Amino acid sequence: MSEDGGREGTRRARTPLRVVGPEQAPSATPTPPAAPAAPPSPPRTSTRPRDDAGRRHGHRPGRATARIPVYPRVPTGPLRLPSTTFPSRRGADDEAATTAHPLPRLVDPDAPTPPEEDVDTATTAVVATADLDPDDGERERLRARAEHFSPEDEVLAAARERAAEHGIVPVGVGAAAALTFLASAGRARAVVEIGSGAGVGTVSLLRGMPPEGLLTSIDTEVAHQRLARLTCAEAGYGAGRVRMITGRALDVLPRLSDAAYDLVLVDAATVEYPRYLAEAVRLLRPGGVVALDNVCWTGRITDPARRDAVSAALRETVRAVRTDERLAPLLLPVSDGLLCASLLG
Ligand SMILES: C[S@@+](CC[C@H](N)C(=O)[O-])C[C@H]1O[C@@H](n2cnc3c(N)ncnc32)[C@H](O)[C@@H]1O
Repeated sequence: MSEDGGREGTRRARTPLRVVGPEQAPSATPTPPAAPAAPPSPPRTSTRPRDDAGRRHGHRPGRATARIPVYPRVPTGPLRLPSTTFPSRRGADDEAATTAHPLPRLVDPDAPTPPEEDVDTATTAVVATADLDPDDGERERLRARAEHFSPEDEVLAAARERAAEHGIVPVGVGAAAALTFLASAGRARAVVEIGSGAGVGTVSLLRGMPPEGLLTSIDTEVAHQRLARLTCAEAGYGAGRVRMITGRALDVLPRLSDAAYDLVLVDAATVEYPRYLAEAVRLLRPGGVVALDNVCWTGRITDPARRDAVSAALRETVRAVRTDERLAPLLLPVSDGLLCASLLG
């Protein structure tokens, strides 16, 4: 399995894609031949330093007609949390899977702000936790309660089982609740999901969206989108609510309309996260929100010894969100870290 847990999609969409916007009727299959791309909107400017775009996660290449690939089950690491446990979101070959804290720790509000030019130190200040005070245990307990504060139903439980059977790592329980909340609070009518997976994120988003809302979900794997559709159907959402587009996110996203979406969930190839972020910001209308799942990657981005592509992409993403003056950033310490940002203006 790949460095980032076998979640990278390497297969390209074989059907040409057309320019698509949330106002258009959904299609349950790859789209017909392309219309000319919409002219790019003028670039938004920032006076503060920004990072270059980057990338993420992996999945195996496959064909549209291939069987659903079976991956090793995701291991659950030992936990230090006193009262409850969470499934790990890492891939089976991730050596960090054996470490003792599969969840990112809470931010120390008293931590000094590090120099911005030091990416690792800056990132560490965001998610790090070193030397927390004696109330550390209480914070961890709060965190554990928050993770399961909104219990899940059988639909999502069944989707999680299917995800495990097929080696897909769905959004965590706390992140799923946060997505429903964000979609509802923002009355998100037009939503993009990067990484359909088994549909846990898809249904969590749909549950917060108004009835007329349309969710566009992108994944390289037809087999995964089949699972996501099943999860949607079991939750009562028909094809009219979800437009599944099969293809590489970085091929599909440029064909979606500028400033036309209320919410973008990023949960696909980790190494592509910085580029997903740039695309998401382009897609959002003012006030819209981007949510990037797994940004803490179980603590590895705070470990300066980790110099791999996934860790580097995540650090770059966190830094980009923090330093982009167009964005109001928020790191939610749920699941494996849900990094959110709303587009100002
Ligand atoms: C972590 S899973 C998504 C889980 C999903 N959000 C859920 O909650 O069930 C990542 C998904 O991204 C897909 N993927 C990986 N690389 C991709 C890429 N470059 N473009 C689009 N999808 C990709 C994988 O096939 C996989 O289904």
